[in-house]
Amino acid sequence: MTQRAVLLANLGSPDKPETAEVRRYLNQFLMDPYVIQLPWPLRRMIVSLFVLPTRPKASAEAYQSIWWPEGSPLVVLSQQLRDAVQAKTDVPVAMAMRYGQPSIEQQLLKLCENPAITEVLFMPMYPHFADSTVETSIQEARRVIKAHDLNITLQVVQPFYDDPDYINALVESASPHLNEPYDHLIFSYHGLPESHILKRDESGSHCLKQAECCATPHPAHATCYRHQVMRTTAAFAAKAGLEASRYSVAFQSRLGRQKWLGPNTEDRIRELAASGARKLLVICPAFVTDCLETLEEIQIRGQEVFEEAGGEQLTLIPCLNTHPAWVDVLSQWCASDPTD
Ligand SMILES: C=CC1=C(C)c2cc3[nH]c(cc4nc(cc5[nH]c(cc1n2)c(C)c5CCC(=O)O)C(CCC(=O)O)=C4C)c(C)c3C=C
Ligand SMILES: [Fe+2]
Ligand SMILES: [Fe+2]
Repeated sequence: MTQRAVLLANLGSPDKPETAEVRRYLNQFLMDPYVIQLPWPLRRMIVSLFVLPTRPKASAEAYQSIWWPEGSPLVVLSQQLRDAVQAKTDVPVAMAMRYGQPSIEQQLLKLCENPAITEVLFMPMYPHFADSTVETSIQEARRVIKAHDLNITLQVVQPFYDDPDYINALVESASPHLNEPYDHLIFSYHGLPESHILKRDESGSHCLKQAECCATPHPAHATCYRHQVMRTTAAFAAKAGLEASRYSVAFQSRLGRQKWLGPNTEDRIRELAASGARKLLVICPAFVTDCLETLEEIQIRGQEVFEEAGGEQLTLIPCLNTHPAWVDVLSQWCASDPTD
């Protein structure tokens, strides 16, 4: 008989908010060929010459501004989520990070110490597909299974960007903020270089090549991050009854000189302030757990940008984190067949 364990996988943080630890983390993260999609010599050169000399110090300062006594918010909240899901299911639940600790390798090996475990249900904690998040995590899990000759099958939960249970939980968790007065709601998704989307479109003629590509049905949407975030937005708006004029989509966290998805969140915040918005809401559905990109980039820097441009109050809607509706959804998925 199959005995299942569940592994929740998120991105990861440095061990400490200090320059040396952040440098080690950024090196591991950005040298991943799924993240900077260039041949190794070019990737090595860009990371060594343009990122590692300056970014670790600046990022360490950003991390210091959001760090908790218990550690990185992303890691602490992910651990709390694991504990909450574990309390609602009989199958063993573990939590791992793609970069840093606790690693996918360490957690898979720990789960497999129980010889009864024959199947691991792997849950990448990202609603939308991207090579730099979902694919790299799955490949790392497969690498570990092969390298250690683990006698388990890996089942993978697919991107859940329009899953009704996920959308319901997201709307429920956001509703206290939506019920307060506000001028505009930004759906701010983590950005992605356009090349990552183009590379995944096997037809070579759909994604980002046609007007309204994301609204036109196409097989490439199985891996199109832009299509999937548009679907999340539309499903959320329909469920929450949002008027089209009161919300918009933007993309944050750009890095480097490539062309990234737009519009840029910071530009959108300025535009909205200039057009008279005083109370702004921002929701970040690409993240299920609050992290540097929500707590520092949006809540702290976003507020500064909004105020400088004449706005008054920017409110970050917290991620799903350990919201009971989200914990219920995940604990139901623990017992589900991901191929259904
Ligand atoms: C080429 C660079 C990057 C791509 C592509 C990218 C995609 C991507 N990232 C997330 C989620 C997170 N990213 C986080 C931090 C972060 N991201 C990048 C770069 C790329 N991300 C960097 C360099 C960093 C580190 C911080 C910094 O120096 O700016 C985090 C937060 C981690 C934390 O510790 O809190 C998350 C989460 C997604 C969902 C995504 C593609 C869709
Ligand atoms: Fe990122
Ligand atoms: Fe598209």
